[in-house]
Amino acid sequence: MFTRTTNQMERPTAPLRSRLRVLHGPEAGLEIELPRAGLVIGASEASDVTLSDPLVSSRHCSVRPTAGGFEVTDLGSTNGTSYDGALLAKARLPVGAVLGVGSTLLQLLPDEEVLEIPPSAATSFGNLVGSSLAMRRIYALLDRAAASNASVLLLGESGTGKEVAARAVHDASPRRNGPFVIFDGGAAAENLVESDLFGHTRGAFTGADRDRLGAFALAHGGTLFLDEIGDLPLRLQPKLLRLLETGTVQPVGGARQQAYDVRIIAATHHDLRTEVARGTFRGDVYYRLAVVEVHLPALRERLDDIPDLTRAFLEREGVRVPSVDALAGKNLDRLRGYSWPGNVRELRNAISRAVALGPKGACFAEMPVMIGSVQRFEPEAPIDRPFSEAKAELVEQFEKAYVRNLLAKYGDNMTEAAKVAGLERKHLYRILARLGITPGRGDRNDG
Ligand SMILES: Nc1ncnc2c1ncn2[C@@H]1O[C@H](COP(=O)(O)OP(=O)(O)OP(=O)(O)O)[C@@H](O)[C@H]1O
Repeated sequence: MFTRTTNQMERPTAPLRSRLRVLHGPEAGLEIELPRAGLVIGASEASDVTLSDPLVSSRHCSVRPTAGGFEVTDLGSTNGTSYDGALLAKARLPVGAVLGVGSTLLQLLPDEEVLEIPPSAATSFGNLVGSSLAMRRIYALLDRAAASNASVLLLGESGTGKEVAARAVHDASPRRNGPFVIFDGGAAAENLVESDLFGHTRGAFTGADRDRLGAFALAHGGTLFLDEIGDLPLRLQPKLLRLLETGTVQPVGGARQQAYDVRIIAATHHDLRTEVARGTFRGDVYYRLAVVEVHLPALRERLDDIPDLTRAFLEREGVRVPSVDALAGKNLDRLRGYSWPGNVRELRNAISRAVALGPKGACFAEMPVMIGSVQRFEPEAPIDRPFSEAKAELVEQFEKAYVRNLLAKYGDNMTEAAKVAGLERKHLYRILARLGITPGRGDRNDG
């Protein structure tokens, strides 16, 4: 796990020290500290930063940190200095901006501060459960972030608890009585994203027959959770940047900027830094969102949390577990031995399934825990026979399989078997007779 906060958290506008990172070009990967006085970039050895890109002029441009961003000046270069697809002579650029110098891309970054926050002593935070060191570090950071208004960026694979973490931050924040609005950047159709997020005015487009508030307006006084922010179309990112910088938004078709008081928490399973380097996500938006950046580790990296999580999920299903020690046994060993590609969501589903399929009132050790790829039931459905005939045959196959499993487990106690199947004993015997199955002898007519 790594957590990172930029010094924007304490000083929202003025990075004290800054860096340049080469995202693309012969020097890709190089990071250069940017002094307060700024520096000159060019191909000549006399420049402060020497780039070997043949499209870079000997003294190409200068960069100087300012309050809130950077001042960039083109020094009469042959191929120009660009930002956002446009050539610039002199401009103030925001933190995170990606600058084009010849064919080289440079990102302007604030210095990172790694905050040493001691791990929390708690074993949960909101609905997040787990007492591993990694999770306790996260609880401490989220708790600290909750008290502020800083934007939080939650990173991690699908199912690692990003949405649960976002809600926990909201619930622990002074905004807890305000709304918690979820906007799923991956779910909305691209042409509707803009109006879903920013709202629209009546007549803004065909079908807009009344004013509509967007997610930002709905979150006024509370928290907006931007899920799957990595899927937000590039075209809308400048509008999001304006909102993050000024707190104002212009609804689609609206003439005026409207101000809202919204705290932003964003999440993605994408690697946003790579997306910035590729140009598919704007660096300035990333830096505004990632004032506090929290990486939620995959479950396979914290298998020690499995007993706590298992207990929490069993209890949510109504199964009482007096202590985690009561879970010890083969089932728990299997859960610990698996790699959980679907993370905590997959574990939660495995536990729900075990409770649903286990005998009523069973303890964990007696439950059928199935992990890994659960076989999907995909019956064959040939159309060479009439529908009712084909269906009857399939139903009979299912009945035989069900009854066989039932008798394998409870065949010596037909009262119990009927109870588990939710059937009258007489009814169960009738089914067995129809299928040609004798209890204790298995299937006579195994067709
Ligand atoms: N640490 C945790 N403690 C308890 N439950 C958790 C934890 N992490 C995840 N969960 C459970 O897993 C489910 C999935 O979590 P969540 O939706 O927050 O994941 P996500 O990272 O946002 O996934 P996605 O990227 O697919 O949206 C939740 O419903 C929750 O029940």
